[in-house]
Amino acid sequence: MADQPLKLFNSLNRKIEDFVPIREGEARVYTCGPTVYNYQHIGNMRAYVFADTLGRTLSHRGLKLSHVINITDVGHLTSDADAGDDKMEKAAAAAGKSAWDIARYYQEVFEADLDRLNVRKPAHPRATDYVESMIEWGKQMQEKHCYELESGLYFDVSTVPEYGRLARAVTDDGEGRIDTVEGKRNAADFAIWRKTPPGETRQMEWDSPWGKGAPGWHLECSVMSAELLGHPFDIHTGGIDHREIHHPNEIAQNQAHNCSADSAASIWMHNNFLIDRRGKMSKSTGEFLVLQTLVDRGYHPLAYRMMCLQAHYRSELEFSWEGLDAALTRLKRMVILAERLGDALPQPEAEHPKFAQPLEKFETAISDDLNTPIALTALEDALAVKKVDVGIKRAVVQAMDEVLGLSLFDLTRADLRIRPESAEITENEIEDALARRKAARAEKDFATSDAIRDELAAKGVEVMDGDPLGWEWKL
Ligand SMILES: Nc1ncnc2c1ncn2[C@@H]1O[C@H](COP(=O)(O)OP(=O)(O)OP(=O)(O)O)[C@@H](O)[C@H]1O
Ligand SMILES: [Zn+2]
Repeated sequence: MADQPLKLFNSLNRKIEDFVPIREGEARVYTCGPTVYNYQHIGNMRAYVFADTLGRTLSHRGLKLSHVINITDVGHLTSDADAGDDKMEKAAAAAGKSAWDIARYYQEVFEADLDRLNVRKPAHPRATDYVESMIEWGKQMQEKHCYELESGLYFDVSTVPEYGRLARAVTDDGEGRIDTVEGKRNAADFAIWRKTPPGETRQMEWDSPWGKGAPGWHLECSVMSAELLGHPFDIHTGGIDHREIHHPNEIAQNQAHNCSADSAASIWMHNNFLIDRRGKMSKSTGEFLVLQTLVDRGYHPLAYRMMCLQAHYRSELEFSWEGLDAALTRLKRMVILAERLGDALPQPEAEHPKFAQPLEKFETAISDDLNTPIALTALEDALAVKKVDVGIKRAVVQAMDEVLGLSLFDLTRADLRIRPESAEITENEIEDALARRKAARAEKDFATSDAIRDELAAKGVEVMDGDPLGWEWKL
C-alpha cells in the first residue's frame, strides 16, 4: 500500500532513519512491559498505545509482526538503578498476600486494560519463567564483564564499548541518580544477580552459582528479547525514562553476551510522558489515574486512545478532563460518520479519485515517525468525502482505522455516551422513554411528550432536540 519508506526516530543516534527489516517481510518488536506490583496508570498505558500503533503500522506495511511485551514479575527495585527494595516483595508485604498472587492479579488487570484500549494481543512472557536462561547469561558474562560483591553479581560497565551512548546525559542525569553500593567499580555498574541477604528468605528466590537470590531487572529484558525474538531484532521500545538507565544496561549486557559492539536492536524508540499539573504521572508519587477511573466517570476507554493519538508520541501529553472530553467528542463525530456507511461491503480493490488526497496524506503522516495527529485529520478527510460509493469509502476508512485502532465500525453512539457508574437510570430505560416520547410527538400529543421529557429531567437526563451531533440526550 505504501510506497514511501517508513521513517522512525532512533534514540541511538537521535536521527530519523528509514526502517529496513532485518529479515525480509518481517518485523520483530520488543516493548518493556509493566512491573506488576500495582495497577498501571494511564501514563504507563500511553507507552503501550504507542507500541501498538507502531505494530499496527508495521502490519499495515505488509510485514509479519512479532511483538513482545514482557511482564516484569520479579527484580525491579524501587529505584531503576538497583537500589531499594524489590517492588513485588514490598507490595506483597503491604497487602499481606504472596508476591506470586500480586503478580498474577495485576497482570490480569493489565491485560484487560490493553484489550479495552484495542492493543492487539502481543506475547506476554513472564520474567519468572526465564530465570534459568538469566542464570546462563550471568555465567557466560561473568568472567569478562562481572564481579561479585557481598550483595550480588555486578556488571562492570567499563568492559563494553560506549556504555550509555543512548542516555541523554550519562553524567548528570543518569549516573547522578544512582545510589552507591559499597564496592562497585563504577557508579553505573548494576546487578545481574541480587543475593538474598544472609538470614532472610524472599518469596521469589532461586538457586544460582552466586547463591540464593533473584535476577536483576535489566537482565530480564535482554534474555527475553533474545529468547523470543532472537538477537539482533528490529525495534525496541519503552518510555523515555528507560533511555537513561534500563536500556543502556540492556545494551551493555547484549554487547557482553553476544560478544559484539552492536546494541542488538536496529532502532530504539521512546515515548514521552503523560503528565498532569504536577508533572510526570507516576506510581511512586502517590495519586495516579487508572483506566478504570475514566470508565467509572463514564468515558469509553477508546476516548483515551484517541487522546494519545492526538499527540505525537515524542511530545509530552498533558492529561486533563477537558482534553478527554474533546477527544471523546472527536471520536463521536467519527463514529456518526462511520455509522452512515451502514453495513456496506468494503471494496478495497476499487479506487476513487476523491480519496487520493486523504490516502496520500495518511501514508505520508504515518510514515513520518508515526505522525498520528496528522493521520487522524486524514481519516477525517476521508470520512468527509461525499457522493462516492459507500463500499469504497468504507474500505478506505477501515484501512486507516486498522492502523489507528479506534474500532470506528464496532462502536455505537450508545457506547460513547457519558454514563457515569453512579447514574440512576439505565440506557435502556432512557431509550425506551425516548421512543415513547417520539411516538407521542408523532401523534401531536405534546402533553405526553412534555411529561416524558420532565420525567427524564428529574432523573438527570437532558433531552436534546436538534442536537447537532445527533446525540439525542445527555446526562
Ligand atoms: N507518565 C508516563 N507516561 C508515559 N509512559 C510512562 C509514564 N510513566 C511510566 N511510563 C512507562 O510505562 C512503562 C511501564 O513502566 P513500569 O510498569 O515499570 O512503571 P513504573 O516505572 O513503576 O511506573 P512509575 O514511573 O509510574 O512508578 C515503561 O515503559 C515506562 O517508561
Ligand atoms: Zn525492559
